[in-house]
Amino acid sequence: MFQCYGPIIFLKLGYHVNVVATDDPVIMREIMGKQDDVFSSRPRSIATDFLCYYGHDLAFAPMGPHWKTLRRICMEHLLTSKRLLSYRRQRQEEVMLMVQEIFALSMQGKVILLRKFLGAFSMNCITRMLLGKRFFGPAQSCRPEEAARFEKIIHESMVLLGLFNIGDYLPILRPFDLQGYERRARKAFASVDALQSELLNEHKLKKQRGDEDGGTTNFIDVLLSLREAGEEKLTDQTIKAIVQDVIAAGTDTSSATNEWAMAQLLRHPNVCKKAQEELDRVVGRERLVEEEDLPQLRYLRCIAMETMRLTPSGPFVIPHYSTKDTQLAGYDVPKGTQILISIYSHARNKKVWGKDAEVFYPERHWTDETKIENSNGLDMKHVMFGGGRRRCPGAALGLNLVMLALGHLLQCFDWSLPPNVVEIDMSEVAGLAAAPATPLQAIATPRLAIPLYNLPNP
Ligand code: HEM
Repeated sequence: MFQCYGPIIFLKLGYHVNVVATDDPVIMREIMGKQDDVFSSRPRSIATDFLCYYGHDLAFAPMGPHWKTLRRICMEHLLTSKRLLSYRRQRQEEVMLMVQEIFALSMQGKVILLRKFLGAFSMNCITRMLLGKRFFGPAQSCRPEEAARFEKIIHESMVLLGLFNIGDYLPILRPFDLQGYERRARKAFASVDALQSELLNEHKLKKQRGDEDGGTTNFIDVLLSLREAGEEKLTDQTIKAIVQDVIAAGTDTSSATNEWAMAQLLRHPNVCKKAQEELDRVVGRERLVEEEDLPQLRYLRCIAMETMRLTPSGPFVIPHYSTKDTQLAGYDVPKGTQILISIYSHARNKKVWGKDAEVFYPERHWTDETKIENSNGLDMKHVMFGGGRRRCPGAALGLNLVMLALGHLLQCFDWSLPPNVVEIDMSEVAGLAAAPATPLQAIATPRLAIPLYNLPNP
């Protein structure tokens, strides 16, 4: 579309919604850099109203004091380097459990449904940080029905947040709910809220009883303590909204990225081989890769970056929204315009990435010194985490989860397609986090000495 109409497109959706879409780095820098104060709000929609506690969450809250408080709390109490480091052991346990399960299946000659394992890994890492609880795999802290319910609720809300609901653009049609999305959103919200209330109550009770949580404080307990000490004014609703947000924002994004990465590696065996050579060189074959090794695994990092560039876990940055009349690239942009930044088209923009923009080529990031997880995103070459003040606060953790899982999958196994799969389907499902439309299946062959797969958890 941008090739036909140019780098900035204005759309009028329905009779009242103005949308500006772009894939151009200069215009993006204007939106998320120079004019960040104008464009850092979020549009409301039927889905965000229902699923995000009417803007009481973090990701979809309009710009203002409420968003500022929640963002600060997340940055100061959940996503600091120190706090992330304190959960390192849990992540290592989770990745080891994933390896052990895949190993067991590979020894039985079974096909591996990667989504199941990558999804469980991301979800368990995030819920252990937030709730001190793992929902999936062996030794889960809940019943299988509870885990299935949890997964369904999170997944349904992510899908609904990414769908185009005609009632948002033609309010006259909203009462008819022609696509049935509003009914689905109401139902999903009832489930989300019931689940979040149960989780919160569990923690309130535990706190009253003075139960310890294995020495690592989880985020929901931190929020309750901040409230108790009078340091932060937090309602139950706000606590539930933040927890729901971080689960939704942190899990499907990183697991979809990993599934795309594995799809790309299966399509590009030479890239896979090069990554395994790097792992053998840096880590060796006598022990398993650890988080401390990740900064030395430069090629693995290039694979993660290239995957997020070409097959991002969402085609657009979460929409931004203008709060004043302004100008962009010489055009008038009225207050209340939705801004769509296309990660997908930006990756295919030959002015940014050269003639081979559409090719999966991790080496293009080799000389790239940008520490994407710490940058403000304003180089606008790397837009996978957005930019400006709404930039993803979980970028460092997200990249870490991706590299940790990929590092283990590649070090521990050789990968091939099942005999009945001729071509990998690279189309994606609709939703805020877009995983491959056909769940990726593969055959894993162990490549390390057997005792390494049976190590007790660290
Ligand atoms: C590979 C993994 C991830 C990707 C690709 C990703 C991508 C993004 C993108 C594109 C945005 C929108 C930025 C903008 O509007 O400019 C975002 C926002 C957000 N992300 Fe991430 N993310 C990932 C992992 C995480 C993790 C692990 C967490 C939390 C633990 C997280 C929490 C959030 C939150 C809370 C927001 C909303 C920020 C706000 O509106 O102020 N994300 N993410």
